[in-house]
Amino acid sequence: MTDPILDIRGLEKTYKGGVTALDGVDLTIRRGEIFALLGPNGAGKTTLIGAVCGMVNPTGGRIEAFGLDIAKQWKSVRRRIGLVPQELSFDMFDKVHRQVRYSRGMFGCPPNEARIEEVLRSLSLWDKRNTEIRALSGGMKRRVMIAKALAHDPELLFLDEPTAGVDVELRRDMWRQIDMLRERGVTIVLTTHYIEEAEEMADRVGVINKGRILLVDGKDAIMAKLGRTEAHFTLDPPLDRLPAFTKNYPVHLEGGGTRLVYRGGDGTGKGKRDVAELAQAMTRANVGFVGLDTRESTLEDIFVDLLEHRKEAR
Ligand SMILES: Nc1ncnc2c1ncn2[C@@H]1O[C@H](COP(=O)(O)OP(=O)(O)OP(=O)(O)O)[C@@H](O)[C@H]1O
Repeated sequence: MTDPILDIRGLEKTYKGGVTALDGVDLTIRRGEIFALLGPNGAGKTTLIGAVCGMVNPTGGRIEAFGLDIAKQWKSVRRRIGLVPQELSFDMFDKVHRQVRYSRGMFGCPPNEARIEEVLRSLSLWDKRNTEIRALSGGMKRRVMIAKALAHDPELLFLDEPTAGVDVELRRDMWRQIDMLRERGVTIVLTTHYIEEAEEMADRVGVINKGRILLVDGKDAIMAKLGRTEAHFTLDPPLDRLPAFTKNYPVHLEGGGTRLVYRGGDGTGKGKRDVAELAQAMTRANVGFVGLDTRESTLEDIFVDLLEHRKEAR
C-alpha cells in the first residue's frame, strides 16, 4: 500500500446515552487520495471525523495520523489536519479576512498575508474580504468555512458534507476547488449524501452503515465488481413466455409480457455486449420490439443494493 496518511484500527464510540456510533472501524487513508465516505443519516460519518479531529473521545481503538499516535502526539497531529464541519461556525459580525487570518493563528502558524490572499482568491472570496460574514449568502459562508480550514496549510483535510444545501453551480465550483487541492498534494476525506459527488471526485469510496465499514474500494473497482446494466425491451406484440434463445441471459418478462428486462453484466461492458447480442437474436427470431432503454448502474444503485442486501442478511 502506498504511504498511509491515516490509519484507524478497531475504532469504537459509544455515546453516553448508549448509542454505538462506531462499532470497530478499520480504515486506512492513502497520502494524496480523495476518499469519499458514504453512508445514510446516522451511519457514524461525523463521529468518525470527530474522532480524528479531536471533537469526539473514542471509547476504543487507535488512530495514527502521519505515523503518529494521535492520543499521544495530539498537538503536532492537529496542526496538520484541516476540518470543514457540517455546521457553519464563526463570528457572524467578523469580516472574512480577519476570520481566516485568525484561524491560521489558532494553529500556531506565523502570519502569512500572501497565503491568506491566495486562499481567499482561490475560493473567489477576495472581493468579499472586508465583508461581514453575516452579509454573505449561504454558499459564500460555506466557502469561508473552507478558507478557514485551509489557512494553516493542512496536509489532511476533512470535508463533512461540503456541498449540503448549496446549488449546483457552487457544488461544481467546490469540486474544482477540491481538485486543485489534490494537485497541491492535500489528502482529502469527504463525507457526502450525494453519490454523484463521490462518483465525480473520489479515487476510493468507503461505505459506512450503523458504525461499521461495509466496503472500501477504488471507485472503478466498485463499479466493475458491483455495476450492472439494465435494459428494457418494449415488446410488440407482447410475449407470454421467454423465447428459448434467452435462456443463457439474466432476463425476465414484466408488464404482462410487454417488456423483456435484462439485469446483469459486471460494469466492464459485458452487460452492453449481452444486450447487443440479445437485440440481434430477437431480430433474427422475429421477436418484435419497438423500444430499448438501457442504463448502467450508478454508485447510488450500488450503495442502495448494498444496504438492502445487509438488511436482508440480518
Ligand atoms: N453527541 C452525541 N450524543 C449522543 N448520540 C450521538 C451524538 N452524536 C451523534 N450521536 C448518534 O450517533 C449516531 C451516528 O451519528 P453521526 O452524526 O456520526 O452520523 P452521520 O453518518 O454523520 O449522520 P448524518 O449523515 O445525518 O450527518 C447517530 O445515531 C447519532 O444520533
